[in-house]
Amino acid sequence: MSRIEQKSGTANDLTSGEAFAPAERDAVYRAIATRRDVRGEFLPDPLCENALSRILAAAHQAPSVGLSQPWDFILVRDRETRSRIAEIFARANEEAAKRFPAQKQAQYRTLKLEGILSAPLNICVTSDPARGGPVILGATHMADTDLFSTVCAIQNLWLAARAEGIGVGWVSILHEDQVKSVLGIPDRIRLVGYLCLGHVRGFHDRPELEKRGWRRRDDVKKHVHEEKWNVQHDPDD
Ligand SMILES: Cc1cc2c(cc1C)N(C[C@H](O)[C@H](O)[C@H](O)COP(=O)(O)O)c1[nH]c(=O)[nH]c(=O)c1N2
Repeated sequence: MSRIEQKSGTANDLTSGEAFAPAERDAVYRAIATRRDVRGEFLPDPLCENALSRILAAAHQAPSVGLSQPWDFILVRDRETRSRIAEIFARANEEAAKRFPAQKQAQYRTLKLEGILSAPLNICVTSDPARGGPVILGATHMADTDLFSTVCAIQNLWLAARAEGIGVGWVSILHEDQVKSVLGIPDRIRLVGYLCLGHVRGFHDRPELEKRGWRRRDDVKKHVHEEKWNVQHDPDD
């Protein structure tokens, strides 16, 4: 093989560049459109271990800066451990409520924002900024790229779970240091996502926060701009 071929690969290294067949493409878009953040609809039934393996493999196929694969997935099944995390949530949630103005605060308190104990499985997703070595290709000028990579893994997990009929809820109303202490996570490792997973009674047909009048999903056009930043942001929104 010539030096140029080694660098660029040969045509027969490549898989097809054609679009998916319509039904396959529709399935991808369906997973994206019907994925929901699940909080109150979990069933207690344990997850199928094969499905869980597929979901974790999907997460692990995410893109990562310099192929650093900074993520780790801590499977938290033990009820006692989950109770300790639920207590951390309860304290943080009380603090969170107080940050909103009075009227919004009352509405905030009506929202269910976690399924830590009702879901049979929690997954704590961490990110190691040093995973790719002291200098990481692609991370030299943007410090948070390990976090971005780990979020890509979480999104893969979330979509794969939806395709498996498994709900995922992301809980971020937590003190990172307290969760790390419960799960034995070293200081230098970042907590990116604390996820609740389980089978569900059903998926909401649109974001629950929208259904409950907290906030609306924008039209995509509001977020797409030609050539230059052109954001028309309502200051009250
Ligand atoms: C980084 C991050 C952190 C959180 C969330 C999401 C993300 C991306 N979301 C879920 C969020 O509220 C939800 O995605 C939106 O309301 C949109 O709804 P669907 O995901 O489309 O159902 C979330 N939900 C919740 O009930 N408690 C939480 O602490 C969080 N935290």
